[in-house]
Amino acid sequence: MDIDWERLRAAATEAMRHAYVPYSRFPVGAAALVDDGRVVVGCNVENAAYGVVLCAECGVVSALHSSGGGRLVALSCVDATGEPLMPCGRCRQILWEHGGPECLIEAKGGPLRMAELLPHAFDVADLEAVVGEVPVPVVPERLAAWRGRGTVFVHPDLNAGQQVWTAYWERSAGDDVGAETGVLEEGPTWDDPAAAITWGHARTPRVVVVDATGTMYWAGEGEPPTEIPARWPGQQAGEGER
Ligand SMILES: O=c1ccn([C@H]2C[C@H](O)[C@@H](CO)O2)c(=O)[nH]1
Repeated sequence: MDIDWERLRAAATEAMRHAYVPYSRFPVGAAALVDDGRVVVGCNVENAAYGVVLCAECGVVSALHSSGGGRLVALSCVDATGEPLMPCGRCRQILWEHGGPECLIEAKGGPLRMAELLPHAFDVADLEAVVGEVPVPVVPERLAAWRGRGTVFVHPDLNAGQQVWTAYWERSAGDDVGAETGVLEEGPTWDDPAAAITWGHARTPRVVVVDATGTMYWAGEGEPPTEIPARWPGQQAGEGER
């Protein structure tokens, strides 16, 4: 993906002008390119309780998720002069989770990779190594471009004689005859179908539960589509909109 650093820096500079910094008088703005081409911005917001300051990069990550999610590809952070500012240590950790090692950060001598800014990073892989499964429904980086598309099917399964729930993420979205099909990702197993549905919502608004009899229920966002009129009973109307 082409990175227009001039445009990112201009967006960061514009955001910087909205910073709320009555205590430090040090406005910061940040702008990031998302893997779908969106640009999300943030500015620092301070507080009378000095220690609870929100850095500009925190605003970027909030904007990323509140505007549809995805992965950060490149970020420009600027100070009051419009010059590149290096993210603080806490922000490097936050950015790592949403951009990963290859996300580029503008620096005075040219862009640097997150892997250079935060070598030997702690992240979700360390949790997974001990807990055994990803504790939060994270979309793997290789599938980031599929977020918001396709369908997640949640269904019961048997694991050593025990009934469990599992899910898989499928390319097709029902309406697109002739479009790509095939499984993108197999989910782990859970005791509770609600956990499988949550895994689905992290991937796509189209989540369908297929029970042991093969009956399909809508567990996705919004109103059930005509082909799947029944809503999954474990889920109240509107609960999918998260
Ligand atoms: O990467 C950084 C570094 C600092 N600040 C803010 C926090 C505080 O409001 C001000 C001075 O530290 O700058 C950011 O927003 N991002």
